[in-house]
Formats: sequence, structure tokens, C-alpha cells
Amino acid sequence: MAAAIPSDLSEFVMVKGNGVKGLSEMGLKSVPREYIQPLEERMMKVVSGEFIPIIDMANCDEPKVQDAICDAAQKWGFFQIINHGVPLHVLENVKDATHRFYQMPPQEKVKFTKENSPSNHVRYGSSFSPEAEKALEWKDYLSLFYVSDHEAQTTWPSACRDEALEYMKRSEILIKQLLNVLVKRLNVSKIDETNEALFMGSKRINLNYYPVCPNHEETIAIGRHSDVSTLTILLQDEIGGLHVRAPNHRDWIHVPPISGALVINIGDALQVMSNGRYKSIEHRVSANGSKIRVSVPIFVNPRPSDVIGPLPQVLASGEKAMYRDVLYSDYVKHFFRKSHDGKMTVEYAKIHSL
Ligand SMILES: COc1cc(/C=C/C(=O)SCCNC(=O)CCNC(=O)[C@H](O)C(C)(C)COP(=O)(O)OP(=O)(O)OC[C@H]2O[C@@H](n3cnc4c(N)ncnc43)[C@H](O)[C@@H]2OP(=O)(O)O)ccc1O
Ligand SMILES: O=C(O)CCC(=O)C(=O)O
Ligand SMILES: [Fe+2]
Repeated sequence: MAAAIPSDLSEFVMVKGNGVKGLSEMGLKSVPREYIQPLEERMMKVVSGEFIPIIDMANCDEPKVQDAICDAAQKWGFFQIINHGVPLHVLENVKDATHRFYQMPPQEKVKFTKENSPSNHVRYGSSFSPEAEKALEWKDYLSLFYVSDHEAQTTWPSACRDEALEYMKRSEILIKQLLNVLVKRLNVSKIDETNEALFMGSKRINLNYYPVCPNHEETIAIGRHSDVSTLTILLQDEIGGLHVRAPNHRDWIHVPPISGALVINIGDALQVMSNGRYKSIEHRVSANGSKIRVSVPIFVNPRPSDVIGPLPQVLASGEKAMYRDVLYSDYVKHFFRKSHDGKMTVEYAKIHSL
């Protein structure tokens, strides 16, 4: 016999720390009504035979590789990379560590919810913005904002701390390589001490956990959104489920898992700084009826105290600014306080001419 849905859902999921994982493990016949998405969010036309570009980074000094990166960032906002230099064991270890964190009992995980966490920079949570959302999402997350090694050592959960830090550290060269290539097309000669903080002054790593879902077609794991980062480096496992908006703005394209590859996407901050040249593309994750999935994005961001706006180097030729200057932490708070709403976050910074 299937178990009954807990009468107080937020008490069970968040206050007690069970997460959506706890709901999934009850063997429910269908998800609680709070997780049922409106029809328009469930209907998505996934096109087959179309793929985001796959770029081999082995020779990333070559102009044709650099062009491929910039072209992909302009047209697709998303691409996969292989031979990226981040050791495969580092990627495997951080996926294992993600499973290890979620395997802990709820009494351990609950120590990291917003209410209990030892630091505002460490947060275990479930649906994105439960107060604001029409329907909840079928995923749990652990979000770790990097400030210093010392803070991470003392506040990040030991089940995944070392592996998350290692993944972040070993991705540093790749992040700089990608940004150097991308900013060159924006007439910024290189990433150096004068501009590094603006492009990559803060990092957040999320450990996402997507439990098995009974009536998975009626809900969603992550709703339509664009990231607010400069760049996101996403590690996904072999299950699949990530979809990105096609360049025709109508259809969706699946991002097939490729062993050892990383998915790169442009975030809103780089869209704003490039005055719209690079695109932060809407994406979503579907729930799975038979398999658990994990993913580990590193969000590379400006510092919260930075002001983001179109770069002077981009506007130098007389191009009109499409975005105003905004304080990055205000932008991120705006994103976190509302439900996922596709590409709407960037409207916050858009200049609407009269
Ligand atoms: C979680 O599910 C997600 C997440 C995403 C994320 C996509 C990204 O691109 S993340 C990259 C974001 N950039 C940064 O984190 C760097 C800059 N950081 C900051 O500016 C600040 O750390 C801050 C995020 C603005 C937090 O500011 P602070 O004033 O110190 O803190 P609060 O007052 O606690 O937070 C404000 C507001 O945001 C909510 N919030 C904070 N952190 C998180 C988090 N990790 N996850 C979810 N929500 C968060 C917090 O609850 C506050 O809201 P209230 O309503 O409670 O006031 C993509 C897809 C996903 O599904
Ligand atoms: O899990 C994925 O494939 C994507 C996750 C994502 O979009 C996010 O965490 O912002
Ligand atoms: Fe995302």
C-alpha cells in the first residue's frame, strides 16, 4: 500500500530536513498537489536531431577553437566541452560526494537549512522559492558560497567539503581560459588584476539532487530560468534531463550527458556586460520516473558589491546601452526572491526606451 502524503508538507520537507528525497522514498503513487505544475509549464516541444555545440578544448589557443567558443556563446548560450583539463577523478569524486551528502539522515542535513546553518553561505534547501512559486520543484540542493578556504573548512558539510573545494580549485584554469577567450571578442584584452573580480570575483557551487518521481510528467525538477552568473560550469551525471531553449525561442533541446564533459552556459551578468552579445539561455530540468540524478554547477559571478552594466569597451563604437548599471547583489536578490520565470530576471536591468 502506498504511504499517505504528510499533512504538513513544509514541516516534513524542510523543518525536519527530509527534503523531496524523503517524499520520494515514501513510495507515493503521485506527487503532492503542491508539486503539480500548470499545464503550460509541462508542455514542451523537444526537438530531436538538434544539439548544442561540443567543443574540444585540447587546442584552445587556436583561433578556430576560440571562434567556436564565442560563436556558441552568441548563438546558443550553451555548449559542452571535452578535454577541458579538469581531471576526471575530481569530477567523479564530487558526484560521489553529492550522493554521500544526501545519504545522510535528515537530522544531519537539517543542520544546514536557512534557519539552522552555521553560515549564511551554506544552505540546504528544497524548492526554489516556496513562498513565490505556483508549484514546487522536485529537487533538493546544497548551495555553498565560497569566501575563503578557512570558512569552507569550518562551515561546509564534511561529507562533501573537500571534493567540492577540489572541483572548484581544479576548474580555475579552465574558467580563466574561457573568460579570456570570451572577453577578447568584447574588446577587453585579457582578464587581469584590474578586471578579474568583475568577471569571476565570487563563486557558488550547488550540489543538486533530483529524486525519483512517481508521476514525473506532471511536475518539474527545475523550472525555466537563466542563471544569474557570468558563466556556469555544469557537471551532470549520466541520467540526462537538462533542456535548453532552442535559438527559435520556441522548442527545447536536450543536453545529452557525455562522459567526462562539462556543460558551459552564459549567465545574465555576462549578457548584461556584453550588452546582449552573449546570451544567457533559458533552461529547465525534467523529473525522472525511475532514476536519481545529480548535477553540480559552479556559478562564476561578479562580487556581490560590483556594479554590472554594459562594458565601456563594448559601447566604445557608439552602440546604445541595452541595460542600466545595477548592483550585482541587488540583481541576485531579485532572482532569488521570485519564482523561476524564464528569461524575466534580466528585465530588471533592461532599459526600456519610451
Ligand atoms: C537554489 O536553486 C537554484 C539556484 C540557481 C542559481 C543560479 C545562479 O546563477 S547562482 C549565482 C548567484 N550569485 C551569487 O551567489 C553571487 C553573489 N551573491 C550575493 O550577492 C549574495 O550572496 C546573495 C545571494 C544576494 C545573498 O545575499 P544576503 O543579503 O547575504 O543573503 P540573504 O538575505 O540571506 O538572501 C537574500 C535572498 O536570497 C535568498 N537566497 C540566498 N541564497 C540563496 C540560495 N543559495 N538559494 C536560494 N535562495 C537563496 C534568501 O532566501 C533571501 O530571500 P528571502 O526571501 O528569504 O529574503 C538556479 C536554479 C535553481 O533552482
Ligand atoms: O541539473 C542541471 O542539469 C541544471 C541545473 C541548473 O540549471 C542550475 O542549478 O541552475
Ligand atoms: Fe541553471
